[in-house]
Amino acid sequence: MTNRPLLSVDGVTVDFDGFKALNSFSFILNSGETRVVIGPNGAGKSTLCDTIIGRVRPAEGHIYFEDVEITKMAEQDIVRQGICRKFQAPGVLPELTVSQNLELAAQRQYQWWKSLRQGVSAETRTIVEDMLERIELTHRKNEPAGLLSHGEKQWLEIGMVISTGAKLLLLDEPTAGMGPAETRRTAELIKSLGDSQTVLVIDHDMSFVEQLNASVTVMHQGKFLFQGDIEAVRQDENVAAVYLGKSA
Ligand SMILES: Nc1ncnc2c1ncn2[C@@H]1O[C@H](COP(=O)(O)OP(=O)(O)OP(=O)(O)O)[C@@H](O)[C@H]1O
Repeated sequence: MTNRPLLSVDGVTVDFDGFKALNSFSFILNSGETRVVIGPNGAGKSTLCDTIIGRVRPAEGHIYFEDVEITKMAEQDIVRQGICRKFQAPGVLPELTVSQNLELAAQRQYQWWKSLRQGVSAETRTIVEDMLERIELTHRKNEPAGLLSHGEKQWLEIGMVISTGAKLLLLDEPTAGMGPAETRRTAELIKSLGDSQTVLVIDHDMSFVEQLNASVTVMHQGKFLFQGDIEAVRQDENVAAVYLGKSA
């Protein structure tokens, strides 16, 4: 981790007809860091992601990515800056093979028919082979992605997002619908990225958050509540009051 801010969210307020889903929310994400954002239902986690990627516009505040203000940038321009969000449902192309899905991502070529016609460069092939190993799908690389299990599709899509060269990866509940073994494997995969990749994860599953062993930001009612490691989060009385349903 470089301790250089990659993403700065500065006093952001999102107003839905008078309801503040984000209320002067600020936080900084350093380059190479993995951060988990937790908070009770309605805390504003998804709104935070939507605002970072330009889907929701803040009424107040500023968002900077590598010192460039992205607050009012169009969604596709924010993607071009290097922010990529992976949604809960896997977004792989089921008819194409696992390798072909990764090739498309690595070539940033979403008109897949063009990509298949033009062939794949040696450089792309290397990126794809490396990624197949990382996501442990080398043995299934020639199978249609539609035949993968739910967990394998999620790992493939995480691999695809990384292969696009995204500098910031936003993962919205990546373990939704997974059993304990797949959840563990997902945590291992994210941890294996180390400080080569900056990752922002939103998740409810505390055992997954624990396995990630990352810094945690707690939100409540659209506001920043607490930040620290999982042990500090567990011991904070304000967090216990709002998140774990205990009184402070
Ligand atoms: N488009 C919208 N219009 C009006 N209110 C909205 C809209 N989107 C979200 N909200 C409200 O904003 C609040 C924050 O929602 P958000 O989905 O960001 O919370 P969350 O922390 O992601 O919750 P969950 O864990 O349940 O997904 C909620 O009260 C929600 O009902």
